[in-house]
Amino acid sequence: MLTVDRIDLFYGAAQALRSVSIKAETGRILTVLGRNGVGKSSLLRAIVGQHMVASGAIRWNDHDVTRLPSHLRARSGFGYVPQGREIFPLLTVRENLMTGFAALKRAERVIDDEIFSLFPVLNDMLGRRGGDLSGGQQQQLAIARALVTKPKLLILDEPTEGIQPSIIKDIGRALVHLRRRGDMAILVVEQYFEWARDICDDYAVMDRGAVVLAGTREAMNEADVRGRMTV
Ligand SMILES: Nc1ncnc2c1ncn2[C@@H]1O[C@H](COP(=O)(O)OP(=O)(O)OP(=O)(O)O)[C@@H](O)[C@H]1O
Repeated sequence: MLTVDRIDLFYGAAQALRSVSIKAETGRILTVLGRNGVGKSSLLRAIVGQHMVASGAIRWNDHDVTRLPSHLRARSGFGYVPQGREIFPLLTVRENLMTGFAALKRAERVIDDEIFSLFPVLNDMLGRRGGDLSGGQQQQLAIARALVTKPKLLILDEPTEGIQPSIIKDIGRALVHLRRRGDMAILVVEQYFEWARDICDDYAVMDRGAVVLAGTREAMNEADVRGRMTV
């Protein structure tokens, strides 16, 4: 389980996170919802170690990772799909996937067939350059690249942003499949409420750097959540 315990994060004098606490459990999907600029990406950057927190703690299965550099968090099982995908445009699809090998021991450096069964289009395009793929295909590649690292915690920043509906559905199906496997905690930041609601087990809503609502999907009051998400 990932436990984020009352973290504060600053950019210079500006405070982006205010005593934020969340928990992401193995075998469940947690979605973090909120408007633009409320701190969702900052929370993910704190979790993966791209920006150090000023106070509070981040724990993964009882190990304190608060001060661990990001490459060691990757090695301990954090897979991150950043906003904007950040795939390498001049590398082929296969080469993009192989960049995920860096966090793995030599014997583990294989691309599981499961990844291609989740995203068959990637198998058909292994020799194509990443930059030649559509936005939706690039998003699938970014998720697949994270899966190559065999993550125990999969973290996605707005995976539906700018993507066509059929691929949004495929991504949802893939996350639900991975949840069902039961060996991964999934944390997904979203602004697309209905999609996130349908796939999640737990949710948290952020506003102005703080978590303002949280709970299980069954106990969610949709009107309250929507009220926090409209401008
Ligand atoms: N590198 C940075 N330097 C200074 N301020 C930043 C930086 N990154 C984000 N911020 C500010 O921190 C606040 C939270 O931004 P963040 O990107 O975490 O929000 P968000 O909810 O993910 O929004 P979006 O959906 O637009 O990505 C915003 O006010 C933003 O302007």
